[in-house]
Amino acid sequence: MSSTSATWSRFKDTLYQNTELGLALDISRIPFPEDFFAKREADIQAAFAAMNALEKGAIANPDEQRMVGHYWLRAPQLAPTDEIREAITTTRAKIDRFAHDIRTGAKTAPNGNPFRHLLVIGIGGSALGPQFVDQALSQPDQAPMTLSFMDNTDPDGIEAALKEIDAQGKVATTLVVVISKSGGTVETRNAMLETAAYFRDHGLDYPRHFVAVTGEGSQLDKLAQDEAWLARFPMWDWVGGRTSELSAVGLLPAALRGLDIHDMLAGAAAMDAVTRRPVTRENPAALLALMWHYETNGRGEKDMVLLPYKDRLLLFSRYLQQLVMESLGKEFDTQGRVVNQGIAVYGNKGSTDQHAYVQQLREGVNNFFVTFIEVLKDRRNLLLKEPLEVEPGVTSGDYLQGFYLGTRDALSEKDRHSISLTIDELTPRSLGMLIALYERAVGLYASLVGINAYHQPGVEAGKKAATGVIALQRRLVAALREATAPAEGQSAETLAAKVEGSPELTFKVLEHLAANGRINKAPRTPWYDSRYRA
Ligand SMILES: O=P(O)(O)OC[C@H]1O[C@](O)(CO)[C@@H](O)[C@@H]1O
Repeated sequence: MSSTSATWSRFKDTLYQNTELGLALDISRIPFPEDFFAKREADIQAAFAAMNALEKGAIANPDEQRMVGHYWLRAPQLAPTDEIREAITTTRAKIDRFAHDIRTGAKTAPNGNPFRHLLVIGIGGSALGPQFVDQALSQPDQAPMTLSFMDNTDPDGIEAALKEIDAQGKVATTLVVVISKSGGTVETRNAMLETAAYFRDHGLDYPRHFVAVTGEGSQLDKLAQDEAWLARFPMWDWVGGRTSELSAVGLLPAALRGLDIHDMLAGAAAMDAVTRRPVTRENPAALLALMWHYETNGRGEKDMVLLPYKDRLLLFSRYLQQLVMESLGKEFDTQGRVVNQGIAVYGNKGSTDQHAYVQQLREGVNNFFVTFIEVLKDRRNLLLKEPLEVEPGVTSGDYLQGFYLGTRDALSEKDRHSISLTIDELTPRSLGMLIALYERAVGLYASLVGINAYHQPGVEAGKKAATGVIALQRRLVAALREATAPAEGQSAETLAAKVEGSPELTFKVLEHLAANGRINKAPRTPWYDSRYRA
């Protein structure tokens, strides 16, 4: 099905458009049958009702006995208690004041110069939102604060970020924002500790450069308090990491960079007002959730491919990957039945992907549906003296749109389904709208398939196992240092038996320690028969 009079007529019949929001949702290339909405109406009404209860402060995350309040962040007047309302508004005011003071130089680095670089340390929901928003909204010359991120415990990554700051000669004027809701995430702690050590090596009083965004009373909060860090901003238990972009997690870095956080909040609030309405055909979040349900059969049978035709939205798919997959990827439904739910999300940007995986999308396994994001306004600035026509009457932006429409048709011809989301332009307001739209679509979809979107029990298993590996390493190093340890070294199997660890994990840990010069290794063939000593 490429563009024909039949597709035009379906386009007109199914189009959602909102002039005030500057947004349109085209679901005409999802071949749902005529009675689809009628059949799903009771379910979506139940989802609206659950969302309504959630917004009123119900315990929407029963496992953790928590309210779910990211919608209040942009409409504090809707928060269920005075205390929450007050917390949101005072934090926003504090962010405004702090960002203003830093940006104007009213608050300086300890050397008396204005802060000129911002390093954000966090992971998952405490990094993806700030990264996504900054890439979408900042200008390459976003003066006066440059920005970098650390979002892992990879020593190479940590060093790369520190070297970049060093290369710019900005260590003494770097402000470090450490973000962790729980305040105990090891990757974040490690990056923070390495950064603090780096500041100390430079003779700098690091607490006067460091700011914490974290839950009150968390390990990070206590540390920041004990060491008298420059500032502390709260994270609340009723905001989930993956829906925290419009809390201090996202607002503080954005404000420090000079992005318009109030427009972002206003965009999200406007989208919330529209998507709160329990009228399916007039609710773009409900339409999205229902399209996902149709495409995946309510069981994640197809993947969601995000194709924004806008370089600045490159990180949208990574941001949505966490939002969608951590929310929907669940073993059990709310009744405790095994359902193994989820929708896999991946993507990058068009038309770059035309030259990468679109080949498979058109001709390979048909196990996905695409969401195209179209931005009507081509550019924010004009660097050239005159707008350029790359061919008579044609601009680069015309080509970008041509590739979007061409790819959509090429996929439709081969029965590859797609949704198109069109926004007038990419601004703080429209970005806030996109964030709010997807947050609600995920919540509604979770209700449709009967799962809790607001917990993430699955991520704990890997964290616990990692702690076990570190404990095994400690036992191994102790065993290697024993006075009775044979001088010629010991095999992984022998050591595993001594420390009561799995031979495979023991072998992997020993190899890592040896590769980093922390123990000695006498190589043997086969590899796993090598001998290790302290
Ligand atoms: O903000 P925190 O507590 O450091 O957590 C970071 C991320 O880790 C997770 O808990 C998953 O491991 C995410 O849900 C969260 O966004």
